[in-house]
Amino acid sequence: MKRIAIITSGGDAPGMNAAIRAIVLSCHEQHIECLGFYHGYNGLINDEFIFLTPELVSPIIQRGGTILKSARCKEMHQDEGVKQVANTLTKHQIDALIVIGGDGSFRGMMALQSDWSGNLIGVPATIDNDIACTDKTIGFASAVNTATQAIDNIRDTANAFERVFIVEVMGRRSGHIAFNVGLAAGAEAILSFENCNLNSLEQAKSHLITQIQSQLLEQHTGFVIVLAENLWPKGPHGLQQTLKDTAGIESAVCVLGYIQRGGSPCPEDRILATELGIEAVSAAKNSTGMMVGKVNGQISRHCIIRATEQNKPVDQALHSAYHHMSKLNN
Ligand SMILES: Nc1ncnc2c1ncn2[C@@H]1O[C@H](COP(=O)(O)OP(=O)(O)OP(=O)(O)O)[C@@H](O)[C@H]1O
Ligand SMILES: O=P(O)(O)OC[C@H]1O[C@](O)(CO)[C@@H](O)[C@@H]1O
Repeated sequence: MKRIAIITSGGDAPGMNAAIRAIVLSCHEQHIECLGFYHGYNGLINDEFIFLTPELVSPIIQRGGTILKSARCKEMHQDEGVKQVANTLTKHQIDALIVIGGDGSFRGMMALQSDWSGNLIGVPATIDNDIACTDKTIGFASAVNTATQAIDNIRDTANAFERVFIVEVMGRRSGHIAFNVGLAAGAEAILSFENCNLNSLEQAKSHLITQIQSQLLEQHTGFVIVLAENLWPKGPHGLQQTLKDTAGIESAVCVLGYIQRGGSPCPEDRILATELGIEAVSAAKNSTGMMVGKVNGQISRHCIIRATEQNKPVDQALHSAYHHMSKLNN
């Protein structure tokens, strides 16, 4: 293997730079050239790249975001876009493409199989942690740390005002962030896809109102609800209105939003990104259609189709701990 290409694609995640660094340094040691294409698949379509050198990547392990930039690329959903990407890879005599991103980015990568014969390797990086075959994705631990710290701050003002707060966290359509952050921040309630759906909204609402009324009355503290994005009709403001209309409960809304994607990666993400970056280079030499992951402490390779098709549920232990704590709070 002489040349690899790297892209970062989809939502950026803390630790993407650490993964780029590990890949480039591993390649350098093995005399493999690295081309970094900018803006996800757009850079491959527009032939926009940089030669990645050890000097360039050595100091980036602690930096959030991605030096290669990231993007979503609608052209990849069309055959023409896929062909353009394949042409660029062929033109530069690339032997393997390493995609650092989420499951959507991996689907895009697999679409290339019909037009390009190089090796395709995925490195899972998304704050959502919604990819199977790895216990954690790069960026998830940092996002959980950031959101937990933010809720710790909200907690102070919530307690001071004895106020109800609805804090919306990211996760697209999965509750890994909501459950981990909710538990770590001692949230009084967690509302996510795993414990609430369209059919059980009424039940969730009544339970929440009872909980809020008894706690505010008896304990004189704040009440923090962690709400998964895309769950409640009309979002956190919809829930705020529901609480007011149904029970006269006033609340404040805080959408943590993109704060969760930014910032320096925590040590856990830097280490995971480094381990997975090294493994990705090794996998790129002799395999294709694989994703690297870490399962039960072991670095491993998995069929990327399996990883993207499989659902990754929130750990049962987190559900149990939350239910246990909810009972103790009431
Ligand atoms: N089915 C698909 N076929 C071809 N390309 C795809 C497909 N799904 C996604 N892609 C490409 O991958 C890009 C990133 O996908 P997506 O927006 O789903 O983010 P992601 O990689 O899942 O990351 P995150 O969930 O963290 O934002 C898309 O903009 C598109 O270019
Ligand atoms: O940056 P965009 O396109 O607004 O995407 C936001 C989405 O990306 C993520 O941050 C990562 O997938 C999700 O949690 C969120 O729903």
